[in-house]
Formats: sequence, C-alpha cells, structure tokens
Amino acid sequence: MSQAPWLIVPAAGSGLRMGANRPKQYLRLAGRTVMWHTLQRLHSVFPEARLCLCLDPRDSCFEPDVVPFARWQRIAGGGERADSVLHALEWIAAEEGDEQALVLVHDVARPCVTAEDLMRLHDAVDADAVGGLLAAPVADTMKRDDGAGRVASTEQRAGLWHALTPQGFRLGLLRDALMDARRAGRGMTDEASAVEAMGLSPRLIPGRRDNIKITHPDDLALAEQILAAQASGPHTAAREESC
Ligand SMILES: Nc1ccn([C@@H]2O[C@H](COP(=O)(O)OP(=O)(O)OP(=O)(O)O)[C@@H](O)[C@H]2O)c(=O)n1
Ligand SMILES: C[C@](O)(CO)[C@H](O)COP(=O)(O)O
Repeated sequence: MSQAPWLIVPAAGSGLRMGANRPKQYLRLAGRTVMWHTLQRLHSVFPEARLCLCLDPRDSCFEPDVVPFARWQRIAGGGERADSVLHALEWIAAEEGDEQALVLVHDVARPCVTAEDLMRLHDAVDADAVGGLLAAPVADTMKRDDGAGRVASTEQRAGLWHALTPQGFRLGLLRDALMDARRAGRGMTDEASAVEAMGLSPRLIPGRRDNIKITHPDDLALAEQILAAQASGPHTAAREESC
C-alpha cells in the first residue's frame, strides 16, 4: 500500500431518524457501540492512517478509548454532514503540505464495511485522476412519489447506483469542491456530488450491499445480522446444493 491515507469519519450527527435516546453512533451493536465497530473496521486496514473524527461539540457520549488509531484528531462537527467534512479538510490542509494527499471519508454509521471493500476502494481511488466511491447497483424497481403517498412515476433503474462510503479524493480537490458547494448554497449529501458539480466524474467502485448506513430503527437489527453473517465466513449461492 502507498502512503497511508487520511481518514475522515463524520460522526457529529444526532440520529433524528433513528429516534433513540442518544445519537445512533453510540447505540449498542454486537456487544459494542456502532462507532467502535466502524473505527475497528477502518483500523484493521489502515492502522497507520491519521484519523479526523468529526464530533458534535456538545457530544457527551464520546469516550476517547474507543479510538484505536495512534494518530487522531477530534474535529468540531458542523450543521450538516458536508460542513463536518469541510471542517476536517480545513484542519488537514493546515497540517498537510501535500494537496495531493489522499483522503477517504467514511460514515460512522456504516459499521459493516469489509476490509476487502476498503482495500479495493483505496487502491482504485489512489490510482484514479479524479477519485471515486463505493457504490452498489440498484436492484429494486424505484418509484417516485407524488407527495401524497401515491406513485407519480417509475424511475429508470438501469445505471442507477446507491452511493456508499468510503468516498476518496485528493485533499485539495475535495476541499475546493466542498467550498464551492458551500459558496453556491448547494446542499451536498455526499462528497462525490460536490466533485461532480465541478464537472468531474468520480469512479463508481462496486461494493457490497451489506455496507448499510444505520439510519432507521430496524437497521440496527439488520446490522447485527450482517456482522454475524460476515463473521461466519463468505456465503455464495454456488456452494448450496441444487434443489
Ligand atoms: N452535521 C452532521 C450530520 C451528520 N454527520 C454524520 O454523517 C453521517 C451520515 O449522516 P446521517 O446518516 O444522516 O446521520 P444523522 O445526521 O445522525 O442522522 P439523521 O439525519 O437521521 O439525524 C453520520 O455518520 C453522521 O454522524 C456529521 O458528521 N455531521
Ligand atoms: C454519504 C452517504 O452515506 C452516501 O449514501 C449519504 O449521502 C449520507 O446521507 P445522510 O442523509 O447524511 O445520511
């Protein structure tokens, strides 16, 4: 592996859609917290990385012992996810002289990301002139609603992908892209969309569909099942006896 990347983990959200009594990154998952699992997954592949962990300044749940990295920095989160990421990029830019340094951004709410996907993402974006993101092709038919609980239209599924994380870009490009988006007042829900707004096309790196973002209450039980399945080893339909 080339030089270890910078890691930004946005973890300053409040988890409103989860509706729990604490931010979802502090909910129990397979005997630990969601944050513990996510940081362990990242550390297992990038032990030498420098981590920027974006936390709400009012966060009273965070315990530094959860961080396995030797080099890490607490970053004050912002109003939106993109603001939190930009705060981290500005801190990194002040520390890092190389604007070409590789930065990977991964949601704390995605604890099921596998080492294989992390390595494949890193190698692909490290070799790409623009950067890219893990993504999963849409398998369901997608409907757009009419605002009144009925179908307005069916979206073309071909070529449609779920954007996942990590998303990886060069420090200077990503900082400039997010600053441009902020100046233009464009709400960005991921890093790639800010880079797209600069007229660039990030690479789509196919990733596992079990790299879910814990967002709603039923996602926690699903994540438990995914972690258990991952621990039991790879499952391939081909291994099943024919019926
Ligand atoms: N101002 C914010 C908002 C979100 N995030 C982080 O961005 C990731 C994806 O955001 P999301 O799933 O929307 O988390 P929340 O904002 O906590 O959820 P909700 O929208 O339901 O409140 C999460 O890891 C979250 O902690 C962040 O760092 N700073
Ligand atoms: C970055 C992301 O996880 C890609 O799917 C997603 O956009 C985060 O969105 P959220 O509304 O901040 O959860």
